[in-house]
Amino acid sequence: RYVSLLLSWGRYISPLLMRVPAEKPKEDTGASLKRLMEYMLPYLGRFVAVLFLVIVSSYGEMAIPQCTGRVADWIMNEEAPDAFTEAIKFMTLMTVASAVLEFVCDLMYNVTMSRIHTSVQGIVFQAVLKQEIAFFDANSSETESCHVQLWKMTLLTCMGLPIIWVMPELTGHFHQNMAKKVQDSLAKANQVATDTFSSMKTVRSFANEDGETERYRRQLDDTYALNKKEAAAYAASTWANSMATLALKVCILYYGGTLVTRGGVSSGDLVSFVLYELQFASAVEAIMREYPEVKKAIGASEKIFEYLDRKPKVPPAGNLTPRDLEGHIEFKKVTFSYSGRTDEDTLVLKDVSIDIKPGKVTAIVGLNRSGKSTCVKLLERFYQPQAGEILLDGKPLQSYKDEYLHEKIAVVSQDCVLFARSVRENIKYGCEDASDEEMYKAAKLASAHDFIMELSNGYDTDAGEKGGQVSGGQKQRIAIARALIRHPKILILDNATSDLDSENAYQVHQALLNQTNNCSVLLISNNVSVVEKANRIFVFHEGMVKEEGSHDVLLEKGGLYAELVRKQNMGFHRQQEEKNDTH
Ligand SMILES: Nc1ncnc2c1ncn2[C@@H]1O[C@H](COP(=O)(O)OP(=O)(O)OP(=O)(O)O)[C@@H](O)[C@H]1O
Repeated sequence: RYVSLLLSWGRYISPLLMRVPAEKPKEDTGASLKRLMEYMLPYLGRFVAVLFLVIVSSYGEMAIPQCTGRVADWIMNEEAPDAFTEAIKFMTLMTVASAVLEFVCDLMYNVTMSRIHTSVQGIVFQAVLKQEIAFFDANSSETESCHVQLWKMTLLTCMGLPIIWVMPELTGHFHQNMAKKVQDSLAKANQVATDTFSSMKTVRSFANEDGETERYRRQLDDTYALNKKEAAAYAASTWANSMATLALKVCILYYGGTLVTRGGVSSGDLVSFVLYELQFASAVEAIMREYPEVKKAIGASEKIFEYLDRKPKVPPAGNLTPRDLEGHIEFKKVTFSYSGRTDEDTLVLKDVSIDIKPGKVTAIVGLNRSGKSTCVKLLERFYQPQAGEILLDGKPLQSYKDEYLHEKIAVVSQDCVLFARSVRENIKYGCEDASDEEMYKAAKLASAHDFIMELSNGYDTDAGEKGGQVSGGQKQRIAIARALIRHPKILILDNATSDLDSENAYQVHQALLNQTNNCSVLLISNNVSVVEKANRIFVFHEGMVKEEGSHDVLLEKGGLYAELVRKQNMGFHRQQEEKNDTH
């Protein structure tokens, strides 16, 4: 009974482990068990009650072979007629009583377990969300192991039956390894499918459906080959187990039969004993079957505790939440690499010093990979610079409260995501209390109001999954409105108008330049025409600030910026000429 209850533990814990890498089980199972116990401690009273009920109901079940034995004796002797009815009555009573207790016990156990599960799941989720962005960068590739299955009978290990240690080690080791390989292979196949579905547009536009199908089929072939081996290993291990059980039964029957013939025990006792033995054997068989999973589950639970214990590598945010923020940002000799190393070739930003003045439009321009977006990520505190400091209104960025910072700094990036909800809900996202007037104002500033009004249901039109119902340019304008409705003090547009035609991009920029709430705007682009209106332009090259000044000053200087302008103008003229030729 207790074994079967413990088996149901997996039902509660498995969803937790769906994304936990299927690591090799760690050896320190004791520590894991100790931690598990800590989570169960508040429910100790309930577990004691469950244990008590299990013992009492098992006692009821155990009376049944005993009664069957008495009935068998009666059949052999037919001497005491009352013995039969008494045994039957007792048997019925015990069966009903143990069934009722079993029900209460199952209910209590399941309710307790689901409570523990819900609370652990919440804690793990919270712990993972608290980690720094670099943690997610590193762990997003670990999906191959998202198929750790059930965490069955974790507590069972405590029972310490030598047999559950020794037998599965001997018979199930090979099967266990194979099962893990099958799981990994299945997870890889799932990954192929997930990749394909999430990039369906790309697959379709390259007409590579057959290629993807082939890739999936090849992966499934691998899984099938492993599955066959696993099936053989499973059959062999089950066969070894059942042969052992069978041998045990034969020995008992032979020995018992001899005892009965010699008159040492009654035939009823033999029947009772065989029934007990069968119960015991099926319990041990269940233990042996599930034991490999237990070991694996304990290994995986280590990972959960690792997440729970992990301290984010970004230093904790401070408490500053000043009522008036000017929005003055300074980068002072900031050096940064994503790997955390400081050797020259890994550095993405080298001694970068920039000054974003309050209420002004500042721009960063530079070729691809020159480190422009990295500055934004640092401003959002996703990463921590290795050297130098970033100041907001003269105070270190990390001294501000995280929520406050994200409320004051709004970022719209090129690959902005809309949710599969109405345009209204998308614009008011995270700012649900905003009035419709505020929403219209933000949408007008973002040059989005007119086209939204022309949509079939206006602001109530569904933006579609990932914003698929609206064009790229419309999506960007909705995202800009979503940023503006929060009245940020610092607005960062990271290539946010790349999908707009020049007329719309001009309108958006013009509106931002004339906006009234005096917010600092940071424009990031590799397109000179986007940045030329900015009050101050920083020119990035290979992670360094090479030039700074206004458009006119930089043009006059004749350096990198002037070169960029010349090249882009040349490209523009070439396009114009090609257009004219085709006309
Ligand atoms: N999460 C990341 N992990 C590791 N390296 C990264 C990461 N993000 C960016 N990089 C690298 O940092 C360098 C600078 O990237 P960044 O996105 O800042 O450039 P950018 O100037 O904004 O480029 P673009 O104009 O193409 O957007 C690139 O070499 C890029 O490969």
